[in-house]
Amino acid sequence: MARFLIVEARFYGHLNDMLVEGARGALEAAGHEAEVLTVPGALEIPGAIALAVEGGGYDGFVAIGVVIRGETYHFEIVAGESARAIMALTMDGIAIGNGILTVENEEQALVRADPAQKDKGGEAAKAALALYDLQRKFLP
Ligand SMILES: Nc1c(NC[C@H](O)[C@H](O)[C@H](O)CO)[nH]c(=O)[nH]c1=O
Ligand SMILES: CC(=O)[C@@H](O)COP(=O)(O)O
Repeated sequence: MARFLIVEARFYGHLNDMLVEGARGALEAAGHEAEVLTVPGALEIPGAIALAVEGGGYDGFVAIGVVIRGETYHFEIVAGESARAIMALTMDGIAIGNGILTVENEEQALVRADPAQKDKGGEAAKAALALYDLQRKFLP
């Protein structure tokens, strides 16, 4: 059994609850342990994961958040920089699934967060599991 950390940005709580439910469900269905750590927004997720890696004790991570376009360029910063930093951690060999939704409106987010519909939280957890399996294959 492996130990995964779900790092969720609590910016849109009700949407995150669904994403976390999907992620936790996928990890537990695969026989693994899931813990949840909360940060304020998507921009804090990569830093939190980097700190948790430094601290040790986790085999993989699932980034959970929702970024909804507003009126300004802030959307591009939050969506782009969080994805870029998560990808940088992935390229360092850390098993991370990116479940940060980047959407135009809440309606799009709901369909994607709902475990009974697009289940993007579960999908991100499965991506983390796939990378964890690859770590064990190539770095036994
Ligand atoms: N607008 C959204 C944010 N913005 C907040 C940033 O992520 C960050 O917490 C702040 O800039 C302080 O560093 N975060 C989201 O998760 N979703 C958004 O739509
Ligand atoms: C991430 C966003 O775009 C949003 O929360 C910020 O909204 P605004 O651009 O209207 O300040």
